[in-house]
Order: sequence, then structure tokens, then C-alpha cells
Amino acid sequence: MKVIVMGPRGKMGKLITQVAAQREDMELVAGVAPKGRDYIGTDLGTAAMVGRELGVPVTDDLASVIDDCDVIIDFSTKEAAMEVLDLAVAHGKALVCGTTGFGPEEMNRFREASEKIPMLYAANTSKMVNVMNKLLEMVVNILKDDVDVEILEMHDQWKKDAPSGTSKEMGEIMAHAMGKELSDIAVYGREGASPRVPGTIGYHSLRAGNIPSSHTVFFGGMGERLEITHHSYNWECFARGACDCAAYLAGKPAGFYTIQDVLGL
Ligand SMILES: NC(=O)C1=CN([C@@H]2O[C@H](COP(=O)(O)OP(=O)(O)OC[C@H]3O[C@@H](n4cnc5c(N)ncnc54)[C@H](OP(=O)(O)O)[C@@H]3O)[C@@H](O)[C@H]2O)C=CC1
Ligand SMILES: O=C(O)C1=N[C@H](C(=O)O)C[C@H](O)C1
Repeated sequence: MKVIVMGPRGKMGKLITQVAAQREDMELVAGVAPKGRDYIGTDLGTAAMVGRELGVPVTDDLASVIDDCDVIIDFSTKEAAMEVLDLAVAHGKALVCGTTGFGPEEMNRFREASEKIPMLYAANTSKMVNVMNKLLEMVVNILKDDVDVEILEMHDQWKKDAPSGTSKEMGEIMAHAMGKELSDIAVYGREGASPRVPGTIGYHSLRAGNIPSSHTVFFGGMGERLEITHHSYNWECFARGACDCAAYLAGKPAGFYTIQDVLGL
């Protein structure tokens, strides 16, 4: 499978390049960076600190290399993601997008694109987080009227979006299990100390240092509480998952795929 990685100097792009370079089922054909960067024209292996040259370049022009690939892996920015999506559709290429921070309109554009290309969107490519999502669904199905649900997510100081894409997905899963829409019941922060409205899902975002990613869902009951937490120690679990998602798309017809399909959950 021939792979292009967007943003090969980013935290995720670098690790995805390193993981893909080790896989026998993947061949890296280019990395794509924003215009004006001093590493454009260098070898992708050097730019992404793979430890060896890969014999393919970093370019700032996705259009010039896109026909060489089978799949694009994009963990960059929400602005770049829309340009990548348009080019993937125009050239009929499979796309894995793990970027977060999109609104409903942008998510609809991914859905529309999936009528033409194999499209996989995953706000979190860690296997364990997706197992945690199953646990959350199960807990809400059993305890829904007995608990208050609050989500606390922690990330590094550089993260651009809040709340995290993962916590939005977790909220959606739990809201659906309650028979509700997340947009009707999400409460962001508790400034002003208003009393808690029953049946809502509370969101709390913490940004500090280089915390890779932590998500805790609190189910608060009377005299007891249940907490389910996922911690990542670094970003490798997401990079491995991203490459698994790309490999899953090999030979797939156009359609909207999720990491649940990849993991068989
Ligand atoms: N789905 C998941 O499991 C995960 C998702 N994420 C999400 O992935 C995204 C990226 O995160 P992270 O790696 O931490 O962010 P970084 O800021 O470290 O990396 C983003 C990269 O995108 C590059 N970039 C920006 N614009 C373009 C463009 N037009 N063309 C090509 N490359 C571009 C940047 O280039 P340059 O370095 O030159 O500025 C940078 O290298 C975020 O939305 C984050 O939330 C993160 C981890 C896991
Ligand atoms: O930016 C990150 O680091 C992460 N972003 C994703 C998100 O917004 O949920 C996934 C993971 O939490 C790491």
C-alpha cells in the first residue's frame, strides 16, 4: 500500500511516518508540509526522524504526488484537512483523517466524500480508547437514570481544540445510549456555579505541559462513583492505530468507515 503522510514534522505525522516505515505492507511515497517550511525538499526519512533515508521527498504540493499513492494519512489541522479531502475526492484516493476540532458542516463533508472514496474518520485511533467507548455505552445502558456523567480530558499545552475530539465522541456515544442528542445535553465548564441539571453531560478540559492524552468519565451516584479512564504515555498508540486504519482501506470500495470497523468492535 502506497502512503502519503500529511505534516511529517508534526507530533503525529512524525510517528505515523516512523510506524509506516517499519511496516512491510506499506511504502511511503511522500510527506506533505505547509508552504514555506525549511524542510521541504528534504528526504522524508530525515524530516520525520525515521533513522534512515526513505528515498522520497517532503513536498508542499499534494497535487503533484497524490497520483503515486493509494491512501493519504492526515493528522494536521482542520483547515488543511478540507483541502486534502477535496484533492482525495478529485483523484479518487482513500483517506484516513484523524484530525480533530471539526464542526457538523465539516463532518458532513467527510460523509459526502465517502460516496466517492474510501473515507475513514477517527477522532481517536487508540485500540484501548475504542474499547473504553464500548464500556461507556454499557455503563450508560445500565445506570442511565442513576448517575451524573462528567468528562474530564487532559492534553498538552499545544493542543488547538477543546474539548478533545475523543471526548466529543464519548459524549455522543453516551447521549445516544440515553436516547438524546449530545448538543441538547452537553454543558461546558461549570463557571458561575449553577446547580447541575440532571441528564446533562459535563465537559472539562485541562491543558498542561506535554500530557499526551487522558480521558476520564465520571459516573457520579449517591454515596459512590465509578470512573473509567484511559491514559496514553505518548502518541505511539495513535500512530499505530492510524496505520492500521490505512491498511484496512486497501482495496475497499467507496464508503464511510470507522475504527470500529477496523477493530471489529
Ligand atoms: N485521531 C487521533 O487518535 C489523534 C488525533 N490527533 C489530532 O491530530 C491533529 C494533529 O495533532 P498533532 O500532531 O499533535 O499536531 P502538530 O501541530 O504537532 O502537527 C500538525 C502538523 O500539520 C502540519 N500542517 C499544517 N498545515 C498543513 C498543510 N497545509 N499541509 C501539510 N501539513 C500541514 C504542520 O506542519 P509544521 O510542523 O511544518 O507546522 C504540523 O507538522 C490534531 O487535530 C489532533 O487533535 C492527535 C493525536 C491522536
Ligand atoms: O491532540 C492530541 O494529542 C489528541 N487528540 C485527539 C483528540 O482530540 O481527542 C486524540 C487524543 O486524545 C490525542
